[in-house]
Amino acid sequence: MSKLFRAVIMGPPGSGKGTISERIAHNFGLKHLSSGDFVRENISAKTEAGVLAKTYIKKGLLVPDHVMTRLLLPRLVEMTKYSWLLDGFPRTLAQAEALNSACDLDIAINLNIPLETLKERLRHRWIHPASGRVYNMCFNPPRVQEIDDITGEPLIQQEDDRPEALVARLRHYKDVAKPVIDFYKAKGILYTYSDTETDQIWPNICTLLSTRIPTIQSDARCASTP
Ligand SMILES: Nc1ccn([C@@H]2O[C@H](COP(=O)(O)OP(=O)(O)OP(=O)(O)O)[C@@H](O)[C@H]2O)c(=O)n1
Ligand SMILES: Nc1nc2c(ncn2[C@@H]2O[C@H](COP(=O)(O)OP(=O)(O)O)[C@@H](O)[C@H]2O)c(=O)[nH]1
Repeated sequence: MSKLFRAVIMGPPGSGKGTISERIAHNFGLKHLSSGDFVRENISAKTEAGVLAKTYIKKGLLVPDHVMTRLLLPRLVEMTKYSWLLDGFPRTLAQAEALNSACDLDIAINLNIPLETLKERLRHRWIHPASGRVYNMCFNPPRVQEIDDITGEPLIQQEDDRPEALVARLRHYKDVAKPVIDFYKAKGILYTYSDTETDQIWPNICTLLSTRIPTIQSDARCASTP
């Protein structure tokens, strides 16, 4: 069996983590593990960690490290046979350290996108709340305006995607992400990508992964559309 591959993807809200993760999962056959989706599933299933997490999210706060870790690490244990890409976790140094004790990462992808670009993207972000599917009215619009392509259900815009809320979210992101970025830099596994367009970043990530996941050969996989 080929070696399993483990990666995390980091970046501020709107930096394209979800979009790029979908492309990586599709092109390289990794499991895309979204911590936001895990949180939402636990909230719906009313697990102990989910009930606790909800009290923080309702107030617009980050879920505390011990709750996030309790929620995430058991899911990774279920994934020991698979290669995966973790999106949205770790957000803090404590989460990065907990993950480090649970498994060895091959790479950490860090998306560095200008503030104006983030604001513009999130202004146009619409999501399907039940599945977490993400659209952008300019970049990847749904077939029918404000309607999910798969279920036909209505799309919504998140309160905290408003430009006024975004500045505070970004400031907070920078503060907590800096030590995580330094942690992965010190381990020699950090790959940072800076651009205003996902389609410019994607071929570079694809090239990196093609050299690191030897079972995948074709350059054709690096096309922008999944
Ligand atoms: N490591 C994490 C991951 C998620 N969350 C909580 O779960 C919510 C949903 O996570 P996600 O879908 O990643 O949402 P956003 O913060 O909206 O992320 P982004 O805009 O970057 O996609 C977050 O707002 C946060 O309250 C958290 O506290 N810690
Ligand atoms: N205009 C534009 N929008 C993009 C680009 N890449 C992603 N998006 C959109 O920007 C928003 C944020 O992307 P998302 O993947 O949700 O970012 P995340 O918050 O980091 O997970 C979504 O509405 C995407 O469809 C891009 O290169 N250009």
